Amino acid sequence: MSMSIHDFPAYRGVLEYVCLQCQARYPQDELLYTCPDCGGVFLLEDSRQESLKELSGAQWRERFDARAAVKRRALRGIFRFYELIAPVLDEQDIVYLGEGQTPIIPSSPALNTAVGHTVAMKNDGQNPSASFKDRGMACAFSYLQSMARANDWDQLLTICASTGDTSAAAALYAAYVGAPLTSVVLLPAGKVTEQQLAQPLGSGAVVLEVPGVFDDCMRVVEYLADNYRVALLNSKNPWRILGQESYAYEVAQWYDWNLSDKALFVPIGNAGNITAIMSGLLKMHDLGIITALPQLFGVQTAHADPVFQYYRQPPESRSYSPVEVKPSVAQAAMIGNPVSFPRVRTLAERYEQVAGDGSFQVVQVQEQAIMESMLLANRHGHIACTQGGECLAGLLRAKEEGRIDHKTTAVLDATAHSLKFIGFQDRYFQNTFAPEYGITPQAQWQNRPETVIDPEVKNRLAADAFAREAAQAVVERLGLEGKED
Ligand SMILES: N[C@@H](CCOP(=O)(O)O)C(=O)O
Repeated sequence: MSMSIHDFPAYRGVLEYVCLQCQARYPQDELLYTCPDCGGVFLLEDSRQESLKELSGAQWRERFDARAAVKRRALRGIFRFYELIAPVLDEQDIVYLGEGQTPIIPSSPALNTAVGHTVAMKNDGQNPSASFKDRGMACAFSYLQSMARANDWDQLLTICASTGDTSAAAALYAAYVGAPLTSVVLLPAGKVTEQQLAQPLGSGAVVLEVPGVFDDCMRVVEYLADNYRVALLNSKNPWRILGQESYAYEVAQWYDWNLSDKALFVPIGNAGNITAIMSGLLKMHDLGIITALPQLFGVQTAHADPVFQYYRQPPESRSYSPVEVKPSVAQAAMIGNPVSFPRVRTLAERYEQVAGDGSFQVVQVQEQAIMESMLLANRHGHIACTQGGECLAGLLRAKEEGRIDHKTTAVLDATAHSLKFIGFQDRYFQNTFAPEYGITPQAQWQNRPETVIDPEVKNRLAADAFAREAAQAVVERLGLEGKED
């Protein structure tokens, strides 16, 4: 019987963990995070990927476009691109909570004018736990579910370190999948927003707080993953990377597979997302699905900028050092030693080989610019979080430095929903930032609620009189004119 586009894909690949340091390869049927030989990080590669070239780029594009209409649950989200992501999973193991297929919203003409560039935002805050991490978790949990089924495990503890988005996503997916998977998250005490702390608590995860910053938590979970039987859910886990490649596939599909006139901006924290996006773009290019790679910009705050510091050095003498982080409104990216740095280095080299020098760059932005870029975007109808603001600030910086072609459309990664980071907006409006942030609120961005009528006055008035008096106060405040007869 011939296959229809509505069927679950027949192709099965052979995924292998490939160590980026010593090139050792390991089969996919083990939970591995660091190379047992040399401690390097992994990417997962499909050793049958060449066989995907039996279809032309045009045929793949056609297939993925047709699949957009498919109602099959497992193919509605990131696994629309099944053959490119994890073509070893069975349909029954695929976890789908509505992740992926997030919209790209072109900016209003007013915002384009204010920025001096054509801008669009991909709203990854519209994922189920309100950040891009859900893309990675959908893949990682599908894999874990397949492993638990194949091995008949009766218990598996998942663990992650987090600045707040990863933990929210991990806890949500674990709560959905249920036994044998349970969720434990390690958070830097006091350095996760109220909303993000509420997320894993609400999903029923065990929430453990550690003094210090994210990097301290990461060291603890890396130790646990190396020495105990736990499933690490940070992006060090290469299954997360595969899931997050879907971002690149979706951007390409949104623009009809033509990215020649696009520049993508992505914040860099633990560097998993920029890794995934680069890897996804390279994969599509290798298969002829896209014929031109876009310019790719990583963005880092000056308060946590180890990747920027690496790339600002001359290519022949670059050396990498972790940095000590300072408080940042881009709190999700407040990371001094990104676990995926070696992946970035490897993939950026490949990227530049294909797309030319300068096709991958990292820009550095200031805290003040991040805050005000977020406010600017949101005042024009976006739902950008501080990391989305960081991307817009990155575009402004790239323009100032003459690094971007003015004819491109800048596609900014709005990584999480603005409401997760709304406390930073409050601090800006109320001028309550601690001095270490280095942010001085400017009057033009302020917005505060105004009292219409004193509660005591309201208490003294009958309902009708109150409505008239309050309305009168509104009329005066707004300078309203009455309707003509
Ligand atoms: N910002 C991240 C930091 C961890 O990143 P990951 O992608 O490696 O899990 C978070 O939300 O915790």
